[in-house]
Amino acid sequence: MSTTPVKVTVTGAAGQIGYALLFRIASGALLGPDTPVALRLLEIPQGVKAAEGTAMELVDCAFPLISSIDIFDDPKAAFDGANVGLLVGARPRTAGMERADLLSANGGIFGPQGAAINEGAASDIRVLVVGNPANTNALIAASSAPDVPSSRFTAMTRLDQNRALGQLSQKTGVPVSEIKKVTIWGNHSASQYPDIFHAEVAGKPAAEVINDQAWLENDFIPTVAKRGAAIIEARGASSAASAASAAIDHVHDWVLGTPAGDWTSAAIPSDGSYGVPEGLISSFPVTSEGGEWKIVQGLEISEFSRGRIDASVAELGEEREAVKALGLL
Ligand SMILES: NC(=O)C1=CN([C@@H]2O[C@H](COP(=O)(O)OP(=O)(O)OC[C@H]3O[C@@H](n4cnc5c(N)ncnc54)[C@H](O)[C@@H]3O)[C@@H](O)[C@H]2O)C=CC1
Ligand SMILES: O=C([O-])CC(=O)C(=O)O
Repeated sequence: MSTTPVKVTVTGAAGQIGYALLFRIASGALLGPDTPVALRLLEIPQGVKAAEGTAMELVDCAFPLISSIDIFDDPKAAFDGANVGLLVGARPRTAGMERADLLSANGGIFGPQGAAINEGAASDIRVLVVGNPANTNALIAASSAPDVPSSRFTAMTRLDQNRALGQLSQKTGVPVSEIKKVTIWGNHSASQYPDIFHAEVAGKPAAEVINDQAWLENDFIPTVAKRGAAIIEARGASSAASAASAAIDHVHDWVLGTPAGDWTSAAIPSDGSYGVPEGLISSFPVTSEGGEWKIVQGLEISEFSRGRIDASVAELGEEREAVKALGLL
């Protein structure tokens, strides 16, 4: 076992995703069974007491990998020396709130957190933004951290990826372990494009195995893209354990690498690949090696896919313009 603990800062630690996430991190699922973790929980002052309760339960689990648990209500203190930042806490949309209000409220959270990361995080800091609107919140955080490479700021579309795998497995009867190269393009929103045209199901092209364009267009794509709303409708609360699980998958694969012969999806700053304007934090097919995401290149994009990708990327462009107009970039 290595001896230096990795400092993992989790914001929104007392929330429902935080409650599902912290115990998985502590069990070794995030960074592997040999890496000790120093947990740093960030909450707003009103959330600190509940975070203390969660910390008590973490102590009560006697996880061998946990070297310390500290709780903060100040982002500068919480991100001091952090190696991994899981930015979960966000301002949810409430009744009557316009998109500009939501972007502005979240700018007030992700701007200062980005600045705190810039000021005090470790030089290898890797950030995953989960809190919605995740892609644009990640953009705000990155732009508030000019000394940190922008490639260290990512947003989560792994839940969408996992949802797509789950749907494909249910449709084909093939286990998830035999479904590869699914892609989520664009924004973590209903405009996202879950793409199976390069995917493989039990070694065969997924589109051939399914051979049902109507199912793809009218069932699969909307089911994946609107799954968040369907969970809220069914559970009376938004996805929590599945979101936490996807966050674990994202950081695990980023740090430890993606398996050979497959890829995953993550929202990362665009380098202009596939016509996505440079700098937008958009979801791509990616692999990770040596702790760096790389966009899978050279995929053929059909006209159908092009239209879907462009629509979601256009939404990201509008969000970027909206936060620029609010002075947040
Ligand atoms: N990207 C994705 O795939 C998904 C994103 N989400 C998003 O994740 C976010 C969190 O979801 P839940 O845990 O269910 O929400 P929640 O409301 O249960 O918890 C959020 C927590 O964040 C805290 N918080 C708010 N502002 C903060 C700040 N400035 N610093 C630190 N903590 C702060 C709150 O006190 C609360 O404890 C939401 O924005 C939700 O929409 C949820 C599911 C999937
Ligand atoms: O839809 C929501 O509010 C939560 C979310 O992002 C998801 O479940 O994908």
